[in-house]
Amino acid sequence: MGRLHGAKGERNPLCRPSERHRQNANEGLAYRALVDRVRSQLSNSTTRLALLSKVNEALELETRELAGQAHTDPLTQVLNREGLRAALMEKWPHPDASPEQFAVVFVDIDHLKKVDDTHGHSVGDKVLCALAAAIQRGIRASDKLARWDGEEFLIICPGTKAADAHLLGEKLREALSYQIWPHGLRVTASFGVTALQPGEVIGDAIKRADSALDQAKSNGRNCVRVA
Ligand SMILES: Nc1nc2c(ncn2[C@@H]2O[C@H](COP(=O)(O)OP(=O)(O)OP(=O)(O)O)[C@@H](O)[C@H]2O)c(=O)[nH]1
Repeated sequence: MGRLHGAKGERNPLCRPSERHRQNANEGLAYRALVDRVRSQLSNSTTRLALLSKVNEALELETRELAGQAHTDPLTQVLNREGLRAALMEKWPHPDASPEQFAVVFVDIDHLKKVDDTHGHSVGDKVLCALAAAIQRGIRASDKLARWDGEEFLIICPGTKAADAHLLGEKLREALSYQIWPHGLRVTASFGVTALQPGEVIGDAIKRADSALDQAKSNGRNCVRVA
């Protein structure tokens, strides 16, 4: 069998026309095989890249969802304490430094125990959800609402003075009286309001709002008290 190529694979100028034709055909086949191989590798790696980018997207989504879940109260879907802490840290990264003026409003459902005992825990849960939704509708987007504890919610209102937070408390209290509650219940809440004083940290204002809430409860409930 005559050789088509020299030692280095070069075309042999001495081969006959029929041999050259076979040589060309072989080269064409080899070239097509090479193109097919590269194309297939390219398409595989493109598929792999697309797949990796989809996996990355899914992981990022899951991470965001998990972070969201860690910051959200599963019942009412408002922030939990950790979510509030994270939101405040984002707004005011140095908790020991006095941040800008803001107000704190504590909201506590009146007699939720009676609702639970009379109508069942699931109705109590619905009341909590309806209250959280009503408050969320009544506050600004820049305000932060969190479920603080059981039947107690906390609102942080940036750039708000005590007098304005008092008005907000009254507006929310009134809104609850128009709310349609599960089982036709009549539900009220008590409010404790304060504003950050110069030199105070957030925790000081939260404690004072809590004691204002105690006053609202001891004054007969369904009212707003400012400290
Ligand atoms: N359904 C339901 N009830 C809850 C939840 N968290 C706390 N509670 C109930 O809320 C009630 C709070 O009781 P109390 O602290 O006596 O307050 P209250 O009955 O609302 O009375 P006042 O706050 O004094 O007006 C308890 O019975 C808790 O079990 C919850 O997630 N779901």
